[in-house]
Amino acid sequence: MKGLAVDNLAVVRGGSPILSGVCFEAPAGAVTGLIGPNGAGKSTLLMALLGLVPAAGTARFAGHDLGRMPRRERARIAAYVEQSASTEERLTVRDVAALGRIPFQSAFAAGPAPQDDAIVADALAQTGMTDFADRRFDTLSGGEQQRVQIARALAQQPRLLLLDEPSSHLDIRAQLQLLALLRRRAATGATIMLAVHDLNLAARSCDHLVALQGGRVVAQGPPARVLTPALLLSVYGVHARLLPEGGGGRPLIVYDGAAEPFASNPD
Ligand SMILES: Nc1ncnc2c1ncn2[C@@H]1O[C@H](COP(=O)(O)OP(=O)(O)OP(=O)(O)O)[C@@H](O)[C@H]1O
Repeated sequence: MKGLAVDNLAVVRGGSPILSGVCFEAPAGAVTGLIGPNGAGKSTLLMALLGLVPAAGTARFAGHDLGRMPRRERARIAAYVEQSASTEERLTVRDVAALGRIPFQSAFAAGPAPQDDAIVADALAQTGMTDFADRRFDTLSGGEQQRVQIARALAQQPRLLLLDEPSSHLDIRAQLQLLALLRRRAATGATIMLAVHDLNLAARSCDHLVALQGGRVVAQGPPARVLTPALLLSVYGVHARLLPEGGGGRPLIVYDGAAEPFASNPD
């Protein structure tokens, strides 16, 4: 099954090239991890895929050029979880999750369709947020807010789900639960792509990795092929060993240290 196909994507911001010649595929029915050091261009890439920043090149999904689709139409097939989304208004958790149903609601309808309530309830249940449904969103902890934003994206029932470091505020159990949830979504045929810093989490949970460095794709493929000591040194500037303990042919990384002190950034 075809998923997301990105061809020659390029972004310039503030007069500087941020992404150049980015080409990769994220297969349908799989979880693809987007990895790379701070500033490599992961967030910019996820936004560029959806036309949220001006970009050259194409990102094709389900017969559409995503960046050139009307926003509402695109939101019916693709959902995006931002790195740190905040809502200004005093919405409840249920209200925030229900924002995911807006692309499907008619401008002439009096309110949400009956099935929307069930879809939102299911999204909250899947992220373990049912008991928080009536709480105000802005009273939640960082990890709880992150789970609600994931619930909002799930409520869109997207065929393409893009997430920017969705586990950055989650405790280890919630991280593993989230990756298991994403794997279940992928098993239904969805295309999932997430930016992720924890390379062992990526190795364990992703089927496919795309590695960015300085705005360019430097490696892509299964975790065992991408996560090599040579790549970890050249891309991240760290000395590391790969152990077979990850299970199922997936590597487990042991870090031996940074090649340079903080002052020198390898990227
Ligand atoms: N509006 C902008 N103007 C100029 N430079 C920008 C702009 N937005 C982002 N950048 C630069 O683009 C580069 C890529 O940023 P981006 O946020 O995509 O990286 P990232 O890989 O997501 O990083 P991190 O892991 O730290 O979240 C960085 O060097 C950043 O400073």
